[in-house]
Amino acid sequence: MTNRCGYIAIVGRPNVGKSTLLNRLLGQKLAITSHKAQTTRHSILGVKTVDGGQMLFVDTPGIHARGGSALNRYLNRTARATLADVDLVLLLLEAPRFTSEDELALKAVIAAGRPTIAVVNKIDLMRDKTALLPYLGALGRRHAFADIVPVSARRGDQLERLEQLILAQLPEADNLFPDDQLTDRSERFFAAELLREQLTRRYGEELPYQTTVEIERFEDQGGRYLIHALIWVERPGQKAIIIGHRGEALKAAATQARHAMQALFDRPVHLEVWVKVKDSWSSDEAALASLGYSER
Ligand SMILES: Nc1nc2c(ncn2[C@@H]2O[C@H](COP(=O)(O)OP(=O)(O)OP(=O)(O)O)[C@@H](O)[C@H]2O)c(=O)[nH]1
Repeated sequence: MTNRCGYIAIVGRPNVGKSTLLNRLLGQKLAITSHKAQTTRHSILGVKTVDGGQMLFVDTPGIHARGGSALNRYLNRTARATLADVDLVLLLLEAPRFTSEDELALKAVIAAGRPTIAVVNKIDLMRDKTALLPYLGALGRRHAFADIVPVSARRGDQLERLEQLILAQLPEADNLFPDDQLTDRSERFFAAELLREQLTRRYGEELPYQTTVEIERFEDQGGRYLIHALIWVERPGQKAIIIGHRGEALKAAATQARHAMQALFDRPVHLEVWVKVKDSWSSDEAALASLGYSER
């Protein structure tokens, strides 16, 4: 039987469901390893091993960065270089819309010139399924996609079919990773992401995009993880919002993040979180480093 293995980038405008799709495709049981893969061309977010091969989902730098113009981000150079270098692109769209941002994402995809599957997400929201056909037809006229697949990332509809279509587009090759490896990102990276996810959910637009999460300490203490996280904001007012009245807001966010970490790492987690204000001068990387992360 042929084995296939290759790199896949997921692109699409904000909020179209990229993270949901990636999480669904990778499944819930993320057994994270912190070992960096040796010879990969890309920064890998997720590895999915199936009968018949391995799908390597890669990060597309610039495409998820917050802030700035979304339109420019699609066209930035790093993102373009990544797209041009993968084996397959998934262009995520949301039925039945096609916005100007979708148009830009499509342009970036066409410029990259790689085989592309159009994945039409959120079909569960469409009451009138007959409206889907003309939408898919119109998409087919916009570009010669390798396939066009309607899915619901949230409900998992049609994802098995999507997986088969993805695999069929990948080159014949041996698997690059051991079958049980799911990512080359560190647990530290995921700890920061899970906390940032809680902040985004809780504070939404109130949260300035300059807010960053740093993991300053990550220790395995005999099966339990001790994690110290710093949330960096730009102004004291933002610190007050994040902390909330008597610290309730931050406590709630940290508790949720800790539960998510425990589920992901499959072990108890002790999480401590501090919020720190950095002056505008310290947005300069060098200055930030010289500040040190130990004082609080
Ligand atoms: N109804 C429905 N909602 C979905 C589906 N897929 C994703 N969503 C929702 O759409 C919203 C955005 O999903 P994300 O996965 O965060 O989208 P994203 O493209 O990663 O967003 P950015 O990080 O902003 O680029 C979330 O509220 C999801 O729950 C779907 O198939 N059906």
